[in-house]
Amino acid sequence: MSIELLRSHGQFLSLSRQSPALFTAPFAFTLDNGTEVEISAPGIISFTPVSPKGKDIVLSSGVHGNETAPIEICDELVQALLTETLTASHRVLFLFGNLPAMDLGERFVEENMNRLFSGAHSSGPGLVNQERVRAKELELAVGHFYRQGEKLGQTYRCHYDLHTAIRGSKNEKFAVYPFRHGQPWKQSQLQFLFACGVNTFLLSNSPTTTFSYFSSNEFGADAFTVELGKVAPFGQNDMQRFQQARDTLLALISQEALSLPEYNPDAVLVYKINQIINRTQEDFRLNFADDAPNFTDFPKGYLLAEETGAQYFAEQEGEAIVFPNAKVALGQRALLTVVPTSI
Ligand SMILES: O=C(O)CCC(=O)N[C@@H](CCC(=O)O)C(=O)O
Ligand SMILES: [Zn+2]
Repeated sequence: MSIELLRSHGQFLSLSRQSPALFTAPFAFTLDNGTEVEISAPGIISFTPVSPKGKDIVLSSGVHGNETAPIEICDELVQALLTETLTASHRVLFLFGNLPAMDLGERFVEENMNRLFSGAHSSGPGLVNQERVRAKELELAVGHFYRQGEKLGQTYRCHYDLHTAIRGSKNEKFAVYPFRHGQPWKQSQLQFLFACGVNTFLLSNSPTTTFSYFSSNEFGADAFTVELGKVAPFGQNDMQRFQQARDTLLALISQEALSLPEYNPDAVLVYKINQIINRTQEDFRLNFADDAPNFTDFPKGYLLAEETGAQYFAEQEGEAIVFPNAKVALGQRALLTVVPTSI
């Protein structure tokens, strides 16, 4: 691998996608500013400054291959760090999740990677496809990064798993706060994400096999699935709409102490998950328009979805839909319903 090529152009993501064989053996090198760069596999790169200032930050993107805007943001940040136009104050690990799915412009190749964490990759049929192998590799990379940080005396862990949604959304930017097993929801995290442009939060009420729940549950990280907008092909995102998120992530990495706008609870919407509706039959169908945006709400008693043997109704007045997808694999989540709450 020509380290000079990486340092001069910063093309880590494109090399990872085009020539993954370059990165099959882990390697490390040091930038002129003293930052240690570690590459453990294609699409997995970390930066450790000379005197890291306490935060161990994980930024993942492309866990779904067609959710391109977050990939483009992270690619730009990695390029800036490699070419030293940006210097990290904190340790940061970038994970570009599903590289083959990015090449196809698809959500996944064989299986939804964001249902394969917390060991789900190895259950059932085991490591039978590249998504399962990769989910395990990503878990190991997160564990290695946080454990190394602990040895360096790092005191704080966070993980923002960056996505874009399939549908439009009444609240364009929103985040899923993974189940915290009774620990308090952190207002400081809502404040940080609000600075990224996220004004809507879904509080999870149960463990899941998503990436953000994995880092939260196994490493005590402040972790979120962050939906920054709507899916679009590479090069077709209106990056203006992502500017606030990009600038805030850049500040998180580079500023020793981040100064955030004051938290205004009146400016955020908080929902709790009311129903998790799984598709169990081939004939599962949703009873609302294909283009109904996320957070469309329905009257109590409205039939939201049905399949042989089951009908699913809005249980509360104003119950709203999130992530509806009738085409998920059997047994997987086809719809979340949410109702307003507060923290
Ligand atoms: O828009 C959609 O239907 C899916 C967008 C997406 O990928 N969302 C994540 C949310 C994960 C979570 O609940 O934390 C997913 O479905 O994996
Ligand atoms: Zn996604």
